[in-house]
Amino acid sequence: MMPPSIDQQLLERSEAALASVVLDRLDLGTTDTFEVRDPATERVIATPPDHSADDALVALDRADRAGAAWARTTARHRSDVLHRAYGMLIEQRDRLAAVITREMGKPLAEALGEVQYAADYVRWYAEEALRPAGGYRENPVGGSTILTTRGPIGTALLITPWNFPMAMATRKIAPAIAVGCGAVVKPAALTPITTLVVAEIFVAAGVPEELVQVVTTTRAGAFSEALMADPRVRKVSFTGSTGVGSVLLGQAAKHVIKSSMELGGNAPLLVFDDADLDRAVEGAVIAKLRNGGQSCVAANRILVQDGIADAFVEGFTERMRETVLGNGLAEGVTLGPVIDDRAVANFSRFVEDAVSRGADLRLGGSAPEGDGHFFEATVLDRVPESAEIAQTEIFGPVASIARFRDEADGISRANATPFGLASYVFSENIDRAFDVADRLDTGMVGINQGIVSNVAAPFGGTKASGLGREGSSEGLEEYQEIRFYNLARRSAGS
Ligand SMILES: NC(=O)c1ccc[n+]([C@@H]2O[C@H](COP(=O)([O-])OP(=O)(O)OC[C@H]3O[C@@H](n4cnc5c(N)ncnc54)[C@H](O)[C@@H]3O)[C@@H](O)[C@H]2O)c1
Ligand SMILES: N[C@@H](CC=O)C(=O)O
Repeated sequence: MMPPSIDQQLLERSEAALASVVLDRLDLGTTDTFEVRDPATERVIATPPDHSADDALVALDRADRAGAAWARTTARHRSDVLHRAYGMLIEQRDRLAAVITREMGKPLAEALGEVQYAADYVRWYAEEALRPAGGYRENPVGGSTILTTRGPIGTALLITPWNFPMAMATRKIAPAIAVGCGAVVKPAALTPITTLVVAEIFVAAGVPEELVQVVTTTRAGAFSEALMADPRVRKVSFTGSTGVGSVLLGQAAKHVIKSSMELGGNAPLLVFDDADLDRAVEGAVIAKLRNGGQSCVAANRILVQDGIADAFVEGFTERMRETVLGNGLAEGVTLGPVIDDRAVANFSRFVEDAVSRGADLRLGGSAPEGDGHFFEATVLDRVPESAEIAQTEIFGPVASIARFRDEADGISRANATPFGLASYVFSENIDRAFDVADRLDTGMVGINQGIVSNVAAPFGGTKASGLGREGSSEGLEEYQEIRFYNLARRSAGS
């Protein structure tokens, strides 16, 4: 089937959006650059500066100085600036979405969804900035009163992945700004442009010019080695793979830096015999295909109880068949390209390996010919545990389905992974749904729905999926330091 053709007007608008971005916000005169390519066409769409570790240290110096002044502003002022930034992000949603689609590939409608999700973090932290940050308690044996305060921790290093280039940036930048920290942000080299636009909008909303420094670079290792060894960095917040997260944790341990790590996932999605079939199918399609499956909370292992399995696989395969693959700027496309050709090669290998071990290929399984990094929506049923796809984070539009006997079998398979980010349970029996959710070793559980992401919820995982939480009030505390005052009292207590 011919792929849907690109909307010329949208293409022109996205070209104009890309052309409007100031690529060198650090303005250090660096002449090295690198290429950013559109994953749908493989054409170069921007050449930002490839900053060195020394450049990054200049950025750190600026953010640190600006942070010291920002920390002295009132919470009301920081909140007002963030509220203004929210309004401007929404006003510029079309420009932001066009840039996201061009550099990351997701269909424009999903990119617009990411803009709203990302802006919601800014609004949320505009509100959280005003919440009480202290505490009061009496010494239990009398003689003193303990007052606690929470202040900004200091300059933060924020490192983000390519899959949600806007939301992963605002989920870190907004709480840092809300509590009074400066920040150096390093976006993924595959998708650095969105973060530059976000930084520009923040400045226009009243964030001091130097407070949030965006460092574009391909030299990630040298960047983090230099910054993590600098005593001005008091916080590191990283979203990305567990491998890189553990390197950063090693650097953080050496210099005792407070760390938040949002790392890889391997989410099980359990469908019990007593699930509502339509709800389970719909939830599984969303949990699998949101962001083209390139999400840390994507349903990685779909585990279905024997009694409902055939009907579920039938319904799920039919819904996956409705997916329209193509350039995210084309009308009607629901599945864009994946990020690069390494991802395409991985999916082809997963499918071949699973089929060679006895899995049943129900849909897709191939990469279409031509430009761009595309892979079909794919369904594999009866995937054995020995298959590579059953053990690894897929990060793409390939669904891996296996079957289980009973509750104990389902839970034990679900927990048989070093990761613990998200999981999903589908059952109309509320007792069972909660009992199973309690026994799943993950930081987040979707019950009868395929979405866990929400700005008001503490996003994060257990085990190799990371440390700390983002979003919600917990996400603010990640950028704060607690201090207490022990106030002597005359009375020894009553
Ligand atoms: N838990 C979450 O919230 C969450 C969210 C999104 C993605 N992820 C995970 O991220 C992974 C996919 O993203 P990715 O491929 O961009 O991950 P990645 O770890 O390769 O890259 C993430 C970021 O780290 C940078 N980086 C790479 N090496 C570095 C180093 N030595 N020092 C400092 N920074 C370095 C990259 O340039 C990028 O900015 C998946 O495992 C996914 O599950 C997790
Ligand atoms: N999907 C996550 C980010 C991880 O990929 C989210 O929704 O925030």
